[in-house]
Amino acid sequence: MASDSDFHSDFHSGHRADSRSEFLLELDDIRAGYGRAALVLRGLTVRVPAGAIVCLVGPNGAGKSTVLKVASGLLTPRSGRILVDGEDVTGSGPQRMLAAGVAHVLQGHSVFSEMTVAENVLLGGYTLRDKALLAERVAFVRDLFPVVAERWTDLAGLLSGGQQKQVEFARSLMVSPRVVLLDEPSMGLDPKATGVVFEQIVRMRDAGTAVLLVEQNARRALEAADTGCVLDLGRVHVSGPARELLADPQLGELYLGGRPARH
Ligand SMILES: Nc1ncnc2c1ncn2[C@@H]1O[C@H](COP(=O)(O)OP(=O)(O)OP(=O)(O)O)[C@@H](O)[C@H]1O
Repeated sequence: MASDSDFHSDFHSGHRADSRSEFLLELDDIRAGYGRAALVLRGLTVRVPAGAIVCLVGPNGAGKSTVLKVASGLLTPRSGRILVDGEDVTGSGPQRMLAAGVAHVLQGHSVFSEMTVAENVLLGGYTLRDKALLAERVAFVRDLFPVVAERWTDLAGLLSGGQQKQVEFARSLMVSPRVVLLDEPSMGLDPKATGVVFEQIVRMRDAGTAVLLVEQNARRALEAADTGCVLDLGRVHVSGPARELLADPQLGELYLGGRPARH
């Protein structure tokens, strides 16, 4: 298992090539919390390279959703830095973070059930003034999420939970984000729908959008992820290639709900 510094230097050499910074999104030594309550994040560092799925796992209340709120500008950190493609954007609110390329798909379901799938998806692109670009984005998300194309004119409320989640993904991709933050995408879904949602997350990554993912369903999420970070007590306790975390028996017992599955 790599220590934090080993792991980060591995990624440094692997992703140096084609971006201004080797990381699309960096949360560096973040301390954050709510009001006067004790800090939730206490010196947390997470880095998302281009073209990667990074998954945060950890016990209930470890601060996983709080990490995403900090990353999307919903919660301003007390200290630490947030960088997008090497540029310091610390203190930016959600609108500026979205403009910088960071989109947040919140926990739970957020489709408007009385609107069609098309209307839901187009809401994600309402800031796009260029009609040709809008049409291009629509074509892109319809191609990436076949169920969105198939159910385009249906009311979104008629779709299953897993299909609605894909509508949310499609909506978030309309503004061509560099990185998408996904908070518990499998929440409330049965195993089959969870499988489809994770396949779609991999397709999003393969189509060029990096993903920072938070999941209760840690084992399933790490199977889809490139990199895993285990959060505990407001810091990254261990990080490394997701398959190494999955294979570690001690981590399995402590954080992943039992022993690794035998294949
Ligand atoms: N809006 C808020 N106001 C005050 N405290 C909050 C708020 N949101 C979360 N917290 C607290 O922050 C801590 C971390 O919560 P967070 O939701 O980030 O954890 P989590 O790891 O995502 O948990 P879970 O797996 O249960 O969703 C918890 O103690 C929670 O009670």
